[in-house]
Amino acid sequence: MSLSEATEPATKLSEKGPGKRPRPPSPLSKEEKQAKRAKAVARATAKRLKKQRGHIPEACSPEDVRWKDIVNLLGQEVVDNAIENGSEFDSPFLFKSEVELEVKSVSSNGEGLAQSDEEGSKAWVVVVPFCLPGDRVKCRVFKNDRMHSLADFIQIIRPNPELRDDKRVKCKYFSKCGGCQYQASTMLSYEMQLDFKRNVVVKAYKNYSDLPDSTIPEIQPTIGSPLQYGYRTKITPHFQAPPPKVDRTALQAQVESGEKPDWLQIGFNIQGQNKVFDIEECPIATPVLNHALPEIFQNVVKTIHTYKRGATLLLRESLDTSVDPDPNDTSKDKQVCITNNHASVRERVGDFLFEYVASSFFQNNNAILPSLTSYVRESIVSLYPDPNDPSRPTHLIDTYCGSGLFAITLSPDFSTVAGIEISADSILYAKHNAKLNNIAPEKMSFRKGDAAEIFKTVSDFPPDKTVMVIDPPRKGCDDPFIKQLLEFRPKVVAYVSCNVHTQARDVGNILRATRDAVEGEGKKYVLESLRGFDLFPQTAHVESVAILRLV
Ligand SMILES: C[S@@+](CC[C@H](N)C(=O)[O-])C[C@H]1O[C@@H](n2cnc3c(N)ncnc32)[C@H](O)[C@@H]1O
Repeated sequence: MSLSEATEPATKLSEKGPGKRPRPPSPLSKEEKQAKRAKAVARATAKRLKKQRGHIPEACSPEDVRWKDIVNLLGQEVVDNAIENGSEFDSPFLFKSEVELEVKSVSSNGEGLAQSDEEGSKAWVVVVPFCLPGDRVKCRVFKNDRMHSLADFIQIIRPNPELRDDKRVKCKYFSKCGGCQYQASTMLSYEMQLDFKRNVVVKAYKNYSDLPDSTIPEIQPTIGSPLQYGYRTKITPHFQAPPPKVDRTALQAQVESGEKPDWLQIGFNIQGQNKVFDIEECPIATPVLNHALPEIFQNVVKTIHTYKRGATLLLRESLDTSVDPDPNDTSKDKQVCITNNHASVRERVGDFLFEYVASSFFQNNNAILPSLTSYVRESIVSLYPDPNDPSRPTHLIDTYCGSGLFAITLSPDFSTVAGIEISADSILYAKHNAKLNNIAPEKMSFRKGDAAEIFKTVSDFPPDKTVMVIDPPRKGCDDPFIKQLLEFRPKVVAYVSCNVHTQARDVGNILRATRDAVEGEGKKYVLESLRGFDLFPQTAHVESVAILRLV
């Protein structure tokens, strides 16, 4: 039932109802009435515009990414018309109404975009998690927004047999847990997940780079993870503190006897809610972490009476750091689970060893790291296949370097390497990792600071012999960084990103700046290649690698 259908009869009844007195004649003249009406229209328009402005999502945010997919599905003209006539917030669905819809596509965030197939229904999209194109889904609307509603998944009424195979679902919390943003994909064959993610890269460059199609290379197939389950080397389950009215002494007696209070849930958030539910396992986490979960959770139960606030647990898989590392011998490797935020974690990436403090950043899928780092390395080297080519880059700058992942794994191909990173802990470990991997101190230097500060310290790096790796957090690079990169002009830029939308924006800015500046003379950046890596199978995330070259 549409909102207007639901409200119209009520309005008519009250207007025509028995006992309704005729209105006294208005003391206002015709002109005054017109002016009053015009004012009311202006007020309503201002209110609507304020509401609209309040609904404009931040560029590149998940809401903005979803909005672009919604516009694409509805058609720009339909959206423009609705905005023009002010009907873009008039949802055909009541709050909490349960509806059955056809899923038309999947957004880059991994949610199904569904529509009503009823004849004459309003052009409107309902965003539903856990479903796939071609499914008929039942859902409950919980929020109405511009030209779309958000809904909770209830059930699949009619699956699309070509895409859905529920036997593939390995997680018993699937369709409840919000931990994986792209859980719909657990039902897809893995190749199809990779294809979905390639399409996310395609759409990101179309929507956010502002580059002509001719400057964007064919996006290569997404490289899959060797492990599609059991790959996550870090998980962070959480729990809430005891409710305020709980008798702590009674609680202590209860939990010390090993009994878990009913209100205590330790796990992840329910999809779309700020509410934790209990988990016994997480199939995308490594077996070592899953093995450690029961004891860690039991410790929380036994000490829950001591907590004033809720908390987040950290579980990281690590090589046993009580044993001296041997870079060349993996036979004595033993994996353990680390839960102390301040402890050192150790991992192998190909032939290299890395250590870092447990609470700091490190990529969470160890299985795919050798192919990711090799790909970045080979993409750069293959631009200069002749080792004697005098124009071959010799210097490497790793910006946002963390504990040195790219600086160290790419170092065999460069004579001089510098890295910069904002986290003091990560920089300490990057220096330590250079030693751990026997890299000569005069070859490699790391400094703590904002990424843009690197340009102050690399004045001796010849720009036309320098490769710059950029691997920023999700928000991408800031303007001062891009400005200085454009002044420095490294010969090659390898931009690695966990947010392909901000990457597309930044790459677009870099390419356009040099294209507009040279207009026929001088050098400009070109996008040599673009490819996604599936660091997070079963989720909507895709890591994207863009290689840029100054030509
Ligand atoms: C996506 S991680 C990449 C780290 C590293 N490249 C890796 O793969 O292990 C981004 C890193 O940027 C760092 N970071 C965030 N803002 C920064 C800034 N303004 N300048 C330098 N580093 C920053 C974070 O601490 C984090 O280590």
